[in-house]
Amino acid sequence: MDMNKYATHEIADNVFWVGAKDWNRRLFDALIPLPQGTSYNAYLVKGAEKTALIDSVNPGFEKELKARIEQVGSLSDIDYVVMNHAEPDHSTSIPFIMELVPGSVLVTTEKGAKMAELYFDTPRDRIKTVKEGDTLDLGARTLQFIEAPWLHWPETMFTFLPEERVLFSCDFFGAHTAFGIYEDDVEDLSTLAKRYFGEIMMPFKSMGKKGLEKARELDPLLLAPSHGPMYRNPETIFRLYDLWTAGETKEKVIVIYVSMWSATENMVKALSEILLSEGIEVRIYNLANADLGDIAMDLVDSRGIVFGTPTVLGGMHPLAIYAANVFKILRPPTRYAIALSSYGWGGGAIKQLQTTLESTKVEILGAVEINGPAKEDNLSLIRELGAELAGKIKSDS
Ligand SMILES: Cc1cc2nc3c(=O)[nH]c(=O)nc-3n(C[C@H](O)[C@H](O)[C@H](O)COP(=O)(O)O)c2cc1C
Repeated sequence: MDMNKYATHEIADNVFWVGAKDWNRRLFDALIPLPQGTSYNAYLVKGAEKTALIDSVNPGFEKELKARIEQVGSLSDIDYVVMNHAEPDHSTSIPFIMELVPGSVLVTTEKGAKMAELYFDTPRDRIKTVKEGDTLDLGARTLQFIEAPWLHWPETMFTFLPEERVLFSCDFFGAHTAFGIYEDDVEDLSTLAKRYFGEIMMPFKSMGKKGLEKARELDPLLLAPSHGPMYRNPETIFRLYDLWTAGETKEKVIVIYVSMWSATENMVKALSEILLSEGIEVRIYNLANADLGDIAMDLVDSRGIVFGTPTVLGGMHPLAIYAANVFKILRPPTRYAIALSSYGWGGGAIKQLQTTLESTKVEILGAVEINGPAKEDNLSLIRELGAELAGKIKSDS
């Protein structure tokens, strides 16, 4: 028995935050750095007759979840466990709770049901599938389900509590931070939310647009995502999502490069200085020490990108291969690219980069591959390219 006293929060009448905070987590999906840890938000909704748990917590926090639920109610009162999304950070404690509460039923989409069977062997007779517009009466409290496919997996849905106008939007509108309860508690929340959007939602911008419309139509008083603080003024994050889901870009260029002996770095710097002197916002990341979350964040609204990589064993430097693939799969709205490279004898990095970017929408304005360190005439060419990129960036909107 866990004797600790845990914090819980009544976020609306008879609606409680019972999730967990992972203060020390520093990596998500074995990929994404988490400077402020993260939270796994789970919510208990108590109706006059029935009680529902909405989402759960990451493996390792099951006992905390149980203890928090017991502080605001009784575990045995849980009738429904709503799974908005099957990813393990929200769903892994669901079988744990369902085993403790034998009569409880899992509520999810049809696709979610298949995943529950696949990932944690939930028997079909303990699953209730719901679709767009379905409701579940808890007695004086109703749960309404909204399909939100690809936000973040195909089975994802939102859950709405119309009586209190609370929208449980799961990963959508989330942010990785363990800090705070509500939006005003976290100083740099818009930055963290943008990082999260870039990492998780950017590949699904058109679905995001639809999800945003649905969320806005519900006119929630409280937006309760599954990571990060809740929004008492949802319009603040809605307005940011308006820009991000529309792929609105700024007069901004992200420069990502790697360089072993500074030849490529000097090329990248020459070009960046031109962009800066043209008044373009520039974000430079050396892949040897860059934070992938920062790169994802700046890809959300950069109109241009500069890739810099030397040739290593006939192709791109491995860090540049990694970054170019991340760029490709995140599907940012970036329109223009320039590729810069130095090589020692045969080259090959630029060709590989061009092949990698072929299936993206980005237009490569120029690719410069130089034997050895750049000389003045090479640098002049690079500066000209930089001026061309600046011109394109400024003439687009
Ligand atoms: C491990 C290693 C592998 C390399 N492989 C190639 C290669 O396959 N082809 C080539 O033309 N140059 C190759 N080079 C030479 C570099 O591309 C060259 O030194 C370049 O100027 C380095 O640019 P940087 O200073 O930006 O790292 C290699 C260099 C190193 C250190």
